[in-house]
Amino acid sequence: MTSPSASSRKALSKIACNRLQKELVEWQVNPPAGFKHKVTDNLQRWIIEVNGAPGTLYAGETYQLQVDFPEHYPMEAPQVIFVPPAPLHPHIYSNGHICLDILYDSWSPAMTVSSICISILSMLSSSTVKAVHNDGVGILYSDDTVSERVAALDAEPEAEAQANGVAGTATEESDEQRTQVRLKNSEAKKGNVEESDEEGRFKLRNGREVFAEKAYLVGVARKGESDGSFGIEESLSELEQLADTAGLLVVGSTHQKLASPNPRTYIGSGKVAEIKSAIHAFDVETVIFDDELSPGQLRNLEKTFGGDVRVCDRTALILDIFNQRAATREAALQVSLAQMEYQLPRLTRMWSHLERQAGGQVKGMGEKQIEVDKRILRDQIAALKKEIESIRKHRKQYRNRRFAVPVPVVALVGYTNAGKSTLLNRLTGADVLAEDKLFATLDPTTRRVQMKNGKEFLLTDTVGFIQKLPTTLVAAFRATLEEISESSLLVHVVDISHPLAEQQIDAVEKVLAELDTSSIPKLIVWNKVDNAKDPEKIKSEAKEKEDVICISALTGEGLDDFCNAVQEKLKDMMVWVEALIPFDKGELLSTIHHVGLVEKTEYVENGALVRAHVPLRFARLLTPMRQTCVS
Ligand SMILES: Nc1nc2c(ncn2[C@@H]2O[C@H](COP(=O)(O)OP(=O)(O)OP(=O)(O)O)[C@@H](O)[C@H]2O)c(=O)[nH]1
Ligand SMILES: [Mg+2]
Repeated sequence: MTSPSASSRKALSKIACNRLQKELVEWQVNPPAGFKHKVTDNLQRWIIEVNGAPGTLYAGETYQLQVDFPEHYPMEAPQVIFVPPAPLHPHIYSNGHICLDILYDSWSPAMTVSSICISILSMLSSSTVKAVHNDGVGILYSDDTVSERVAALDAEPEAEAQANGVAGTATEESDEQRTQVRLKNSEAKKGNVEESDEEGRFKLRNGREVFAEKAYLVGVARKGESDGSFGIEESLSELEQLADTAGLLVVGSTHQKLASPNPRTYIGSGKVAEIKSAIHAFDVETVIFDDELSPGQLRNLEKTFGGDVRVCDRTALILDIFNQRAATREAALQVSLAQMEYQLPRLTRMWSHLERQAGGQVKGMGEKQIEVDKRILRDQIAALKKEIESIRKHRKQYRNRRFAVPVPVVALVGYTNAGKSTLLNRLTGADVLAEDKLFATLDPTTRRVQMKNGKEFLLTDTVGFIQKLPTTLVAAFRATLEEISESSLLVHVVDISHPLAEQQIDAVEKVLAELDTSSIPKLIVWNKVDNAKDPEKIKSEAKEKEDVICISALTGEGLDDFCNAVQEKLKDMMVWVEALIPFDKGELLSTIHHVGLVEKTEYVENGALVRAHVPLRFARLLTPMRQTCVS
């Protein structure tokens, strides 16, 4: 017996699979309370364990929630099937499974599986389970196996490649056109191609194995734009790192020199044809452009490359990584906002299936639906902005409270992977994730640094920057980036061992200028000196420069110098006070010792007479006592 929905699930599109894959990672990184992710048998079905909520289910029992996806997901809602443990509850179970359609009422394409599951949880705990099917719809059958569907999914591109008979034609004639088609991991793939190819495509992401899509990279160098910024080779190699971080398998890349991009396809028609043959030769599933494409260019390229090939740009890739990595509610909201704003002008593609189904006859049908979707998206964007705003206010209150204790705040900024989190961890014993991946950190973390001389300051780790950083992302992360613009001192961490350190510095300076931070003092830290080709040369260069400190966050070298330099910089921002602190305000005296630089303390009849440099904000607190000062 076959499930009524099995045939439609077979046709689940690549886009849907991609989205599911992303959601899956998001789910694993940030599971809502009460849910435990159990098995992902393939991209089309998730099984999630829910612990029984008292009152509605048997408390303490573990239930499974299975989410099955229809052909046109995310346009159509998934079926949510509830699998109870034995013994069955007589009221709500049928054949051992139930299907809930209660969520269909509020379905919108932008909903994620996590949000569906969260609504189910709240539904279960509020005893509103009403829409239970026991007529067979959505019920699982024993022969509805996973392997069948996996085979069905993979069959299509293979058949197409064979039909075109173009395998292996892409590498020829490519030199002239500055093409660098290369098969990655070619050593491993020689010989036992089929088997090792498939095996090599499972990658570990956030502790889980995910299937890596084959990606092909495309870059454009603008004629006359070799002004010391990132060269096309370097930019593409960074794009490759981004693709790897996103869990893709890069199989080749190409680039072209153009005076100005083609308005229809961004690249020239010869290059389009060349990429097309590479797609067939390497079974490419995703083509990634190094620059932001217009919605029209995206559509035209997808049409030319064929329905199954996904085309995306650097911005979409970065958004994808952020989406996978967002570990807190605030980061997830900010990423969702950036993604929705990016999607809004690009919605057209999602509805093209409506037109295809109708043989292209009812064009208006898809268009109307696009308008509806755009409205839904705009509403969601507005709601998200509201929620982010409330978090922002909350964060601000928290910052204000922090300011009440006048410990200076030092913000670490810098290019992604420069070593900011490693430095924070080293100085504060924090355990912020630091790894050799781009965008390891999305949320600011603040920790107290206690220096050897008893002084302290707060150190904030922030999201890393990158060249060609999407403006939508900078705008969406404004709430987080406020941490930077409200700090007392910026520490710009540079990976000095990186061959493109100079260019990375420029890219960071560009974003900092956008954030209007020119009035905040800055200290530059050359990190990873242990990794530099000639560490001694780097160190002596740093000595000659003002405001540059050379360190290795990994080995701890130079950290004392770093703390001293921070203290010196902070001192520049302090004011000189002489104040008589009454004996009953003893806590003020110890705060002065913590945050300021005390020159002299003298105990007199009615208090302690202190002469010190203190932060301006704190000096204001001392004003009444300064008036009584006898100097
Ligand atoms: N050799 C060497 N490696 C370092 C040093 N500092 C950091 N690293 C390595 O560089 C990689 C990136 O470090 P992170 O601390 O995650 O960098 P980050 O600036 O926080 O990166 P994002 O959060 O992605 O912006 C990790 O693999 C670190 O171990 C250093 O001083 N020397
Ligand atoms: Mg980090």
